[in-house]
Amino acid sequence: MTDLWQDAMDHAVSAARGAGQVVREALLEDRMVMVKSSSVDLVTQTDQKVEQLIIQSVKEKFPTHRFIGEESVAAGEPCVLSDEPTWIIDPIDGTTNFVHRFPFVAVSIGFSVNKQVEFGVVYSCLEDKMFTARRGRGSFCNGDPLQVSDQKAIKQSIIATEFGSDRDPEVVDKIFSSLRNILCIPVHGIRSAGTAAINMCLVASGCVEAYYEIGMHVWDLAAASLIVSEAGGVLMDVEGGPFDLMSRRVIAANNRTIAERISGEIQAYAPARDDAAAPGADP
Ligand SMILES: O=P(O)(O)O[C@H]1[C@H](O)[C@@H](O)[C@H](O)[C@H](O)[C@@H]1O
Ligand SMILES: [Mg+2]
Ligand SMILES: [Mg+2]
Repeated sequence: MTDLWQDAMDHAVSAARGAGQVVREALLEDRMVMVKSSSVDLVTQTDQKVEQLIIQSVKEKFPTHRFIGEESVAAGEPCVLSDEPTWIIDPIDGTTNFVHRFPFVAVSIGFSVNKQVEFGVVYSCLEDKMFTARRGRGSFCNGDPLQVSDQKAIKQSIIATEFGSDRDPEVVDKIFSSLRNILCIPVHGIRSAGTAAINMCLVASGCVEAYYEIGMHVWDLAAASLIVSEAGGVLMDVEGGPFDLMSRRVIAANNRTIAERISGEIQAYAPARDDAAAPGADP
């Protein structure tokens, strides 16, 4: 049976590969760093350039499609997840890594229709790993199928998380409280790749059992959420409810038992939703 979105997915893979080349070249040059919401929320000209390159190339081929792009939203574009075909783009996931040459940086392109992710592409540019998933057709890394870990015991698990860019002491206290609870289960270890998308691809690859975070955005999660679920993993809200792409909260795990155990240890809070400012959004 022909796949309605195969053409778009092929385009996403080639756009991500091209973007990755731009990112790699930029790493050899001086990177001018600017800030967004705070002094630790970084952006560079490469983030902006790569996002525009991807959006322009998509517009030429799919002129009616919509976009949610990290840097476009930062520049004032609305962040609306409608039923229309929508490209959800993080041009550089791991900008802080990119600025410091910490070697985990990804280009993330998700594609949704009717608010459901149809395909996801995460290109880990420095590792040259192309993670892909098509809904109902599995997840792959450089063409090889991915499968989450079969580990059932959280005490024999590695858990990934991030510290985000919110330095409000109350939020930091909650982050540390959750981390302390999970570390003391005890688990084998805690890891941070510095990018949500790569952390989630590590879950899909079976290298870590779970990843959780509060505060990242839909562009960090859209592509990788499908890569996790198509590799056999589960997605959950940090309080145990259903995963919501726009809520800025996620647990991605190899199985439900481990996801639920993590949710029981997290001190949850609710940052402003990605669609908070959208017309008709819930307050
Ligand atoms: O802003 P970029 O695209 O680099 O993405 C974010 C990461 O993906 C988060 O997990 C992470 O916690 C950070 O908030 C980081 O900013
Ligand atoms: Mg990101
Ligand atoms: Mg980014």
